[in-house]
Amino acid sequence: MQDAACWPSPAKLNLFLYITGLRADGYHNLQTLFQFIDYCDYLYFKPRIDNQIRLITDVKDVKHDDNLIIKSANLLLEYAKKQGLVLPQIYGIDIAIDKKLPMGGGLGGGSSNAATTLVALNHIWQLALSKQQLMAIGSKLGADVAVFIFGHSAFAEGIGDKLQAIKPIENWYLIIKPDVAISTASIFTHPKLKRDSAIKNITQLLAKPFANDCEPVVCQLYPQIEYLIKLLSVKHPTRLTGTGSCIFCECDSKEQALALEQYLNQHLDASSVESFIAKGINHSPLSQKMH
Ligand SMILES: C[C@@](CO)(OP(=O)(O)O)[C@H](O)COP(=O)(O)OP(=O)(O)OC[C@H]1O[C@@H](n2ccc(N)nc2=O)[C@H](O)[C@@H]1O
Ligand SMILES: Nc1ncnc2c1ncn2[C@@H]1O[C@H](COP(=O)(O)OP(=O)(O)O)[C@@H](O)[C@H]1O
Repeated sequence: MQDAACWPSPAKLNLFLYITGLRADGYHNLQTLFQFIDYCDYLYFKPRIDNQIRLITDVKDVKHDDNLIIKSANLLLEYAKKQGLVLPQIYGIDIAIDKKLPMGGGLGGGSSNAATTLVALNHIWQLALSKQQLMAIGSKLGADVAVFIFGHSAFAEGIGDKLQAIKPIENWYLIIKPDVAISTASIFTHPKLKRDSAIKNITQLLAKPFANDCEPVVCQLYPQIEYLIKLLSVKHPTRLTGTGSCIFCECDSKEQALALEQYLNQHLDASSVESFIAKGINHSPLSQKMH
């Protein structure tokens, strides 16, 4: 899209994820460590004169009005109107997306797209809403939206929305996307999901090894993920991010990540599984654009 403003929409990893209980509203309390990676979707925004809000890129298997980009734009518009905020005369917008993040991969792509839309439109419409206000609006769209607006690696509690900035080592990661998309709700409603991890303080949690409580259920449901974790674990600790399907190896260097990727490709039909290498980043590229 020519002359359009470009905004990054990064992925996250859950470096650890523990489920500490089921809440009365059906959501789960978590203790998780979020880190961003330098692997992003890119969103493009261009004003249109008829004051419609349109996503002009097709996103596979997601209807226009169900897309979190459109939902978040409409929610922000509704909020601005309700609060009596002054909108520019031309507030219509065409949005395009260069989608790189695999969907249903536990990398938070949909939530990140929602967060980027809220932050970008707050800027374009000159609404001057604070980060906290945008996070509150974003939380209505999904538990993970808040951290992407927060914009810094974070230790999260509650449903993943009580955030404390933290600076984990900015490691390199080999990330593998098995050929399956996993719905978050399907894992959180599984009867065998471990929901009773002890609540720990952050010092205890940061003592390695890290783990993810969703992994046993995901491995039971998807043998190909269990196979990949076992295959890589021979060489290097390998874990699930979020509710999957992506798994990752935390590496000290890019070379180490490349060597693991080579090992993986030697043992697999390379076309059966996607992988990529990314660097951990504690300041999200979205927050860098906000300042
Ligand atoms: C598990 C995590 C970990 O970062 O990531 P993903 O694997 O989805 O990327 C997130 O908490 C996902 O956040 P998000 O994807 O925004 O979830 P939502 O749309 O709010 O919720 C989807 C469904 O997951 C369940 N859910 C979600 C979060 C939570 N703390 N407890 C839950 O029980 C609920 O059943 C809800 O209906
Ligand atoms: N802009 C979007 N990008 C990705 N997924 C979206 C988007 N809008 C809605 N969705 C829906 O959200 C689901 C979860 O996608 P995603 O956030 O990529 O995965 P995860 O929650 O595993 O990290 C998708 O399967 C899709 O139905």
